[in-house]
Amino acid sequence: MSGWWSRLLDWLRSLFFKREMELSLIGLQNAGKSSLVNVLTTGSFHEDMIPTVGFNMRKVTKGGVTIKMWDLGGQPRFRSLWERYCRGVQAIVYVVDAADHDAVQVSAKELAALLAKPSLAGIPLLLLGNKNDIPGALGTQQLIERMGLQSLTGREVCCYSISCKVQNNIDITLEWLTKHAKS
Ligand SMILES: Nc1nc2c(ncn2[C@@H]2O[C@H](COP(=O)(O)OP(=O)(O)OP(=O)(O)O)[C@@H](O)[C@H]2O)c(=O)[nH]1
Ligand SMILES: [Mg+2]
Repeated sequence: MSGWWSRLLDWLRSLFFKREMELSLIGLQNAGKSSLVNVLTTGSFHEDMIPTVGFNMRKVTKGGVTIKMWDLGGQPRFRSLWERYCRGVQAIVYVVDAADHDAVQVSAKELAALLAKPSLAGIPLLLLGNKNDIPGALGTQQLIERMGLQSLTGREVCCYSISCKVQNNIDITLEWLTKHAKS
């Protein structure tokens, strides 16, 4: 289908079926949350990112779905904000730097603590192992094990290995997100 025709269809679809979703991007500092927001909204990647202070909100419309994204700071002093910004969202997107093996352990502890909050029961979780362009980065199966995903119950859980830098698996990430929008 030619570009303008599919854009026209998207636009018509968005007029008749307004779908939207709200999600939170969580994870330790340096995981690549803000990079993912940039890739999803503008398609660009930058090496020189400024750490997020507190939070940012960005919106993007893809395939007739408006996605409102809360991009949280991952430094320890901002982690107490995470729960508040996850309440009522359609999905929690938890980003891990899969190439930083030491950080994965800390990340697993923080994820378990977050998901134990009764207010977040049942919210679907998408775990993204970012930076798969770096040799030695953990793959999906290793992440599932190290992040303790098998023991999670009562919610939908999915895990992808991605790279914001080389834009690997960003398409399936977006597909997963738009499927979780409310119509
Ligand atoms: N090699 C590689 N580097 C990446 C990738 N994604 C992000 N980075 C780099 O990782 C660093 C941190 O990225 P950010 O997006 O700022 O991380 P963040 O999770 O938003 O960090 P906080 O805002 O502090 O919580 C930056 O230098 C990015 O360029 C990736 O897929 N591959
Ligand atoms: Mg950030």
